[in-house]
Amino acid sequence: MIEFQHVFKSYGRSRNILADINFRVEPGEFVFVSGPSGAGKSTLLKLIGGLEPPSRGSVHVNGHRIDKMPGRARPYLRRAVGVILQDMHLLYDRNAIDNVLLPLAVAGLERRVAATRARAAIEKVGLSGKEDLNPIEMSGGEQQRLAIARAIVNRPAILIADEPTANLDEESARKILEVFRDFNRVGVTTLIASHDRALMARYAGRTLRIEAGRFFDSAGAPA
Ligand SMILES: Nc1ncnc2c1ncn2[C@@H]1O[C@H](COP(=O)(O)OP(=O)(O)OP(=O)(O)O)[C@@H](O)[C@H]1O
Repeated sequence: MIEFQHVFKSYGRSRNILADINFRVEPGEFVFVSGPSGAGKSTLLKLIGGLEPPSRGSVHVNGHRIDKMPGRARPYLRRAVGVILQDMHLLYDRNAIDNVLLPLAVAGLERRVAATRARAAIEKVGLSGKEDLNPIEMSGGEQQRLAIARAIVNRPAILIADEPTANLDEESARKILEVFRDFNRVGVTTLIASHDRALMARYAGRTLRIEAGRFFDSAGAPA
């Protein structure tokens, strides 16, 4: 569950990027976050992942009020929310499987168990056989899938992705969306920021739209 109550966000002394945002996403939902460039889509996702604090208001994730979370509780969020940011942050000094192993090492998992899990994650995103490649040797779509494998390897309840189909051709974009749908089908709450209207229309579902400081929820007003 994700719940925003009267959330405002500005950076420093700038204008509000988000103003009085209220919505609730139930477990297992598949939601697009849409709006023009600079509208605040990334900012909204960062608030859910605890990567930015709101300026005002409350953000709840799985029953935890995360805007008030002390630093030591952050590892909770790291497990609960898988994050795929726009520039993927893959490491190019190691191969694909080591990129996926990284969050498991941080979580302190034993190496053999971690290796099994990392291989399973790589298989789920359709990259079996590419474990030993350096990400630099992979196509844009494959790198995006690798970033998804790394985000889901800790089995998060929530997956957030910022423009995961940007710079991809239509066919690769469709495949990436299918990967997200597969995780959503097994219960992972999924939020995807996009400004690709055609793509969103094809996967018609709930959309949270931010435009010129205004917020529209296709599911209607919050409860
Ligand atoms: N760390 C930051 N410090 C200052 N301003 C920021 C910061 N991050 C974002 N902004 C500003 O906040 C506004 C919203 O940015 P955000 O990245 O959330 O938009 P977006 O809808 O995701 O855009 P895009 O589609 O281009 O990625 C922009 O004006 C941006 O310049």
